[in-house]
Amino acid sequence: MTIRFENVSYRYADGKGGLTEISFDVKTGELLAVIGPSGSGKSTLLKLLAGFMDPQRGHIEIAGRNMKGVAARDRDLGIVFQSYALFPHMTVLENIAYPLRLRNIPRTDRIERAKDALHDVGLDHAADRMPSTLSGGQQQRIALARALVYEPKALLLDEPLSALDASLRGEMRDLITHIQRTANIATILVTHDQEEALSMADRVAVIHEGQLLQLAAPRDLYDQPVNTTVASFVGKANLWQGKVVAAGVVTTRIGDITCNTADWPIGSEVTLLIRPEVVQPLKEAVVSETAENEPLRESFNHFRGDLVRDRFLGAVRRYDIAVGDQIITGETAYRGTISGASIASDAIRILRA
Ligand SMILES: Nc1ncnc2c1ncn2[C@@H]1O[C@H](COP(=O)(O)OP(=O)(O)OP(=O)(O)O)[C@@H](O)[C@H]1O
Repeated sequence: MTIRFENVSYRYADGKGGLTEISFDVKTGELLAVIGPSGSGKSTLLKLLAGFMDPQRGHIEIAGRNMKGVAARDRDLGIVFQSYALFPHMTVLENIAYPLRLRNIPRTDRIERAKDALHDVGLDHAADRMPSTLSGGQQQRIALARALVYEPKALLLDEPLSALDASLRGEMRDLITHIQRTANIATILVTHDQEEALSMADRVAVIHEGQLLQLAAPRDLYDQPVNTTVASFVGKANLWQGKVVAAGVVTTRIGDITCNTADWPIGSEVTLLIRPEVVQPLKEAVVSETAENEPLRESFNHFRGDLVRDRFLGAVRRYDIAVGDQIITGETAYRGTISGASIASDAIRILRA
């Protein structure tokens, strides 16, 4: 294990914010994303790891070494900040070589290694440029090269893409994960952007009010969130309160829903989690045809309702169907008239109420 948090707690002087009993490991070569709403404790976790402050309880290890009392500069961490933090008066190559200079690496050696690092981020041609003459994406690549040039034990990425525009962000996500994998380095990515976390990380830690709610692979986090807080923070979610009234049946405000209740005894108060992409639009033709002819398949739950909101998002359309006072949000590529929603029983997840 390269980064380890063991029962780490930190409380700020006013006794309010901080972190409570946080434990996790990040393996060599693994990328762990830490996500959570504003004020959840992400920066606090980062400051503890980087050595800007020490935990009051528990301990932090990097490459098997207890970090208690170890100064930030001696922690062997490469750090990339949202703001790039490049030195404006140094050329790109001097910027990248700087951590090697601090470590007294001979000049020819450090130029060689800085050039290699520059090559790895695809910017060989920019060696003699000043940072201010480069785009945001290019500056962030330089910051990444500088963070990795001295082969640190671990890499810390603090909101590395927030300052970039959306079109560049996707490209940079791929580049960062590629470089991180090639370097085979334990990495923590702190971000408020859940899509960034899901797409880049091997595992994702969700923190909320200073507590670690769940740590799981992106798909497991999305498909099996431990509670409604995680479900609504990671991706979009329809969350309905209900009660298991029979095997395979949960009663809700808008009637009985069929779903897999296998692990839930009759009488359990539950929350149903229905992701928008599993909500299928009920098309006008299907509704009338079905009403007159064959019954709809039982493995689906069908709701007729009014289309009350419709947003065109390009590849998909996000729509809200009102069924009584319950809103069902769905996503579809279908562009015709929608007169209701249809949800497969096996696409519904059950969470604790
Ligand atoms: N220096 C400080 N003194 C007192 N409380 C603080 C201090 N810094 C942060 N806090 C509190 O600790 C909690 C966690 O803050 P933190 O900055 O770690 O959250 P965050 O998840 O990084 O938020 P954001 O995404 O907005 O940066 C918050 O309640 C915050 O108000």
